[in-house]
Amino acid sequence: MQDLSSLPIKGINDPWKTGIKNGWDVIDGRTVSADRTLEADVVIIGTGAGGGVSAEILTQRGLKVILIEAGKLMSSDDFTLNEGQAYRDLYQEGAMRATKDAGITILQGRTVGGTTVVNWTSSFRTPSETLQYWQDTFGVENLLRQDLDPWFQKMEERLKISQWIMPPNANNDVLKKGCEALGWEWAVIPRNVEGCWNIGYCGMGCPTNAKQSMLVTTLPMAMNNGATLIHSAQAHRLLIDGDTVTGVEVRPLNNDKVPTGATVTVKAKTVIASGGGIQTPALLMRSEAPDPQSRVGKRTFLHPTTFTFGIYDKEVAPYYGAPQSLYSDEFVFKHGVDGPAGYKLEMMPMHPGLTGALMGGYGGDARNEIERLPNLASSIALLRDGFHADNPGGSVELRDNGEPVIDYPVDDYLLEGAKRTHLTMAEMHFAAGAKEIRPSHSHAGYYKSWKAAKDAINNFAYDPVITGLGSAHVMGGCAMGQDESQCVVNSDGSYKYLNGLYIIDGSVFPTSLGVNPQLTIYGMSARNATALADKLKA
Ligand SMILES: Cc1cc2nc3c(=O)[nH]c(=O)nc-3n(C[C@H](O)[C@H](O)[C@H](O)COP(=O)(O)OP(=O)(O)OC[C@H]3O[C@@H](n4cnc5c(N)ncnc54)[C@H](O)[C@@H]3O)c2cc1C
Repeated sequence: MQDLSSLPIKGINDPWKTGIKNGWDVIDGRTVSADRTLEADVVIIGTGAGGGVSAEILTQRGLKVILIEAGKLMSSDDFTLNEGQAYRDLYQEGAMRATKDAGITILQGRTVGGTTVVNWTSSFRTPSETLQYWQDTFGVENLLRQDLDPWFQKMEERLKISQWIMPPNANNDVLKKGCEALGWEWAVIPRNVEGCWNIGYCGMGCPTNAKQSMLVTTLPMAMNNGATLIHSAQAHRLLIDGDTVTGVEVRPLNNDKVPTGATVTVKAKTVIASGGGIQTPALLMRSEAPDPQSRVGKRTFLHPTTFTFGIYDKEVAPYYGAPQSLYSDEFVFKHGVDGPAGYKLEMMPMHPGLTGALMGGYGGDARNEIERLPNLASSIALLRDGFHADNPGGSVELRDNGEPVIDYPVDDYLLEGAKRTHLTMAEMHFAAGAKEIRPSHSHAGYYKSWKAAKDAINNFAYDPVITGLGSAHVMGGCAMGQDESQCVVNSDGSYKYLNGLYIIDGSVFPTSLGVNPQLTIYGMSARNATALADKLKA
């Protein structure tokens, strides 16, 4: 592997260093040791996709916004492309988050800019089938594709989203070769980048500021417009007076993510929860927010994702180049919207740490696996969860210390889908010229032909935990819709049972999407934050 520290990355303008020098109001929670009280028109909890978009729109309208972020402020000068450092500093639970029974590992961001700082830049509009299902099943209002398309267009322009014009890296080329050989559809992924260096380390924070994450787009604009950011500070609970929210109690955190002991009280008539799936429901639960049907935290979805590794004669170098540039929707809605589980096919970048974790093995075996990394291609299949009565998703619970954990039973519906994904991906790798493949199943070895792989997959027991599943897409937990037996948020983002509380992030989805979530969150957040600004300015 090339020594990336030799790349001339230094010397790029770090917008946060410049902004702070020019007077941006940034409070580092690690330095807060005495109680204090602040006031704003709107307080936004979380600075990811939903929080960033909302902050820009509300400050553009002259509203005073305070942003609260549990993670640290890290920016381009801090992004060293070092996996260990990135997982520790930029991810929830140091990238060790998993469901309660450890059946699904979960990658999710925790830093200023949220998960948009570490994501892989794939940007898709929500499928119309999904939005129609939300309207028909949950009573979501005015959110069909014709309603959202103008908002998608606005955010595509804002975040420089366009189809990736560089040739795919060898990892993504496998998808193209396999799909073409088998007659399956494939297409180029639109990405939110400007002047991308094609380095391939998006998951560790973009050192060149090419990725148009919230860190370099909406948040700097909000700061220029007079927002205050308190980072390294967790919103512990909402302040509630009767049926109205009045602010937030915030706990500054030290470098070890432990409360410093001080309390920051932020008073505001409007509170936006943008902590993302798992965290936003947890905040509501810690706050004992009214929830008459006990629906907060329920219907949390993950796009449970299977992997299949292929070994190729030629070097693949799955750690270099745009992580995801091609996809196939051949199987997403093949059996209808609410039939057997559909899945989107993509490739995933593989760096040594992640590879070690996913490949497993001990001693010499682990070493042999990692030595083959340069020749490895890794396909993934994202299962659409939440579209069938047998697949209600997971529930967020609070641990004794108030931190969340998600109980997500891997049910038979998903396991049946997982088996089909392994068959599909094994066939695709061999059609692309793989010499051996290995599916993400504890009982799997390497198979040297499509027939051997098919026989093995057809004979595995598909059970939880031994079926290897991961997720980088946490959605739901505060479902949106008119159906009060399932949903707690109205289609404009307002919480049904508290005045002044809005939920603007991926937690409002009543199912998963069938596409990577960021553009759906950007578009819906822009729509709902604009309507909220209109209301507050009226
Ligand atoms: C490795 C990886 C790759 C991905 N790649 C893609 C991709 O290519 N395309 C795509 O569409 N999606 C991708 N995603 C997912 C996408 O980035 C997320 O779905 C999206 O950012 C979620 O937005 P959000 O607003 O719901 O929350 P987030 O962006 O997760 O932001 C929530 C923020 O709120 C903070 N927070 C939470 N609770 C509190 C609290 N109580 N107090 C203070 N702060 C709090 C968190 O620390 C976090 O920073 C990827 C995700 C990962 C992990």
